[in-house]
Amino acid sequence: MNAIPSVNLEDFISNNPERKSKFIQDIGGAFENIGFVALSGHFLSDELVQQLYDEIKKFFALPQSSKDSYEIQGIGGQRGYTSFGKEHAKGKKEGDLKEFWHFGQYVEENPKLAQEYPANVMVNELSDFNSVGEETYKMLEKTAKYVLRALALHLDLEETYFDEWIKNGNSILRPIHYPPITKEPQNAVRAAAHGDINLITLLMGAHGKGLQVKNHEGEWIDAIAQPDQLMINVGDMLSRLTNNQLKSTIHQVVNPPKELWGTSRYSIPFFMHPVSEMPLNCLEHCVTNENPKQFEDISAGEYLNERLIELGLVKK
Ligand SMILES: O=C(O)CCC(=O)C(=O)O
Ligand SMILES: [Fe+2]
Repeated sequence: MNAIPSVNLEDFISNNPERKSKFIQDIGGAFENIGFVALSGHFLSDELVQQLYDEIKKFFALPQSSKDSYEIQGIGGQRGYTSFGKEHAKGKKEGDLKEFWHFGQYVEENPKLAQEYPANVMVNELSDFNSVGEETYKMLEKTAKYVLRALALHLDLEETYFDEWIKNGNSILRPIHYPPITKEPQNAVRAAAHGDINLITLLMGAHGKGLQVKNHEGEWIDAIAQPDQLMINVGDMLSRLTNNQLKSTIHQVVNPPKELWGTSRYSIPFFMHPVSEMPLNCLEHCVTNENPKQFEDISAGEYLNERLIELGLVKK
């Protein structure tokens, strides 16, 4: 496969059974194959997207000392600011050429979880940054909930199978800034090849060149979305749960050609996580003679912690 298929979430939400089942078939097929899909008909308005870009550009343009004041020790970069070069892909020593911010869950009606998650960090310099981040988080979470409902049906589960696990889930909205490149990067890229940790990722900002996806032939193909589309991909948690029926595909963000070194890239992934108690044990009907069980039983919380250590964000 050399292109990323497109789907429209309005088909799933429509009360038209043919449109709904075609959506399920298309997204299920894409995720069993290339692991990526470009999705329109989501819940983000153009205005909200523009506001978020304006806010994050202003944030990353603040003096380094202001940004550093939002880098909180001891929480594995799970909220607030993570400085340039800190995160590296699994097995790689060079840090990625990026800095980023994390908005986390806005817990409702669950004091225990509100205690367990680190608090969101509030930016003082920008009056709209915090509220625009929160609104975007909620709209992406809502979009992801419907995508997971479609996948539940594709997997012959109850449509609402994931709902209880993602309510107040440990999801993260990560605006990323890849700054202009000023000198020849020694072996470092904007984002080295990796698979995402979580259930699914919804990515804003894949509209120019940069993001590449590895297909089954081992070739890197460009993943470019239309302005109204989010790029959505399967993460390792969903791949484990489905015994690799749904594919978490390796992807990367390459450095631009030298004439474009002077330009920043901004992208905004939303990593949809369940609550930590969700078991990621392979679903029974995904384990067959042809596809024997490939993964050990583990909970989402334990798995996340293992992976954050590999990324250099959490110390052992
Ligand atoms: O910047 C991008 O387009 C993708 C970033 C990404 O893959 C990630 O942060 O996991
Ligand atoms: Fe990724």
